[in-house]
Amino acid sequence: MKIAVLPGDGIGTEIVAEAVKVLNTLDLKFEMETALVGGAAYDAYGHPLPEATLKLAMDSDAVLFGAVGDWKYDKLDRPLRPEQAILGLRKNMGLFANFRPAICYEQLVGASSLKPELIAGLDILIIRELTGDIYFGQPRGRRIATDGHFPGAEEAFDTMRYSKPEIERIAHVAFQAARKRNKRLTSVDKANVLETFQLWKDVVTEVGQQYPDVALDHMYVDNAAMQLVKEPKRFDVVVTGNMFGDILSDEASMLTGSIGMLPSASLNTKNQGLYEPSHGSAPDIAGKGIANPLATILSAAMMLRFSLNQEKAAQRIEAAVQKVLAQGLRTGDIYSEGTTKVSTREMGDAVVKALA
Ligand SMILES: NC(=O)c1ccc[n+]([C@@H]2O[C@H](COP(=O)([O-])OP(=O)(O)OC[C@H]3O[C@@H](n4cnc5c(N)ncnc54)[C@H](O)[C@@H]3O)[C@@H](O)[C@H]2O)c1
Ligand SMILES: CC(C)[C@H](C(=O)O)[C@@H](O)C(=O)O
Ligand SMILES: [Mg+2]
Repeated sequence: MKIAVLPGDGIGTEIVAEAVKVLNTLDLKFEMETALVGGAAYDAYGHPLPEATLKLAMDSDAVLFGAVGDWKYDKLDRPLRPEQAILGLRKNMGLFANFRPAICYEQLVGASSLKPELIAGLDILIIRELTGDIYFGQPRGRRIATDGHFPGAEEAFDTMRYSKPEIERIAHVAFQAARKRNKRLTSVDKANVLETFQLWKDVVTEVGQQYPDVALDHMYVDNAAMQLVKEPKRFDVVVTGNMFGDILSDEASMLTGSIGMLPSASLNTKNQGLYEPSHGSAPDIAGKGIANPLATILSAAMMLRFSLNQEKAAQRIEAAVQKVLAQGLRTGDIYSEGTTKVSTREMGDAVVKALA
């Protein structure tokens, strides 16, 4: 079992170190190889996704990824920005299916900004299409407008697009996931305005005919954003496009108490996967040793489950995370009165201890 370890930038290095520590505690044999990615790789090699890093990722069974990005790279040409590394990995590895489970652990009901009764017992799964949409559509760029409201002015443009097969394959993933859960699927779109999402809705509806046991409904993204905070437990599985999924999953993270709790798995058709927390490199807290490593540790559990066929080990890690939360240990982002504030490293150590 070969794992490529790509810590990246900012808190990425801090949180991945804790996940690696947890993996090394299991009685499993992994080959782990670490490489630079993002701003760190740009600083060392002049590119955020060097050939060697991409090759290592492609040749591994799974990738454990931290986060990339820092404000100091924001003025670089886009192809050299750290974020291009994660986009390049997703594209080159064909990681089209992104699972972002938002689970509110019993112990963290008080950590959310929402009322406890709204989120107690919450368990929803956001499935985000990850290699299409406005993120990858061409053409894109800047130019001088020849029409529109201000001809002659500088303008910028991107292309939102999805092909039918792209929608079909993510729809199948979502229906199959719903089948294993509570058999409810909400497809989130903007079909009332956008052609791309009318096709999305039509195709998801068509695919749904093959899954009569799954109750499908459709919701516009603006309403979905509202319903997620009004009545989050109405959702079971949510499937949506790349950009809406990015936004809704950050919103959903607060239902779990903190963005530091939301893991993710990005899979291709070969069950190869990239596992990363849903959050970013958090430059505002990087280097302080206070970041929450649990989203990354839970991502490592997803890696064991989805790519390495180690369900038992995945469950062990998840149980250990619940145990440390039950012990009252909290990083700053999930801290509340009466609990014990711990550092990134202390949280990792506690999970290791709980595995024993
Ligand atoms: N997949 C990725 O690598 C990824 C994902 C999102 C953002 N980014 C990049 O990260 C950089 C920062 O972006 P941002 O500030 O918009 O988003 P962010 O997710 O990095 O941070 C948002 C807020 O959440 C907090 N936060 C995030 N993770 C946390 C954790 N584990 N524990 C405690 N608090 C945590 C941060 O301190 C910050 O206040 C940007 O360069 C962005 O492009 C990368
Ligand atoms: C860093 C960025 C490219 C990325 C995205 O938009 O997909 C991030 O926000 C995420 O959610 O993984
Ligand atoms: Mg995001």
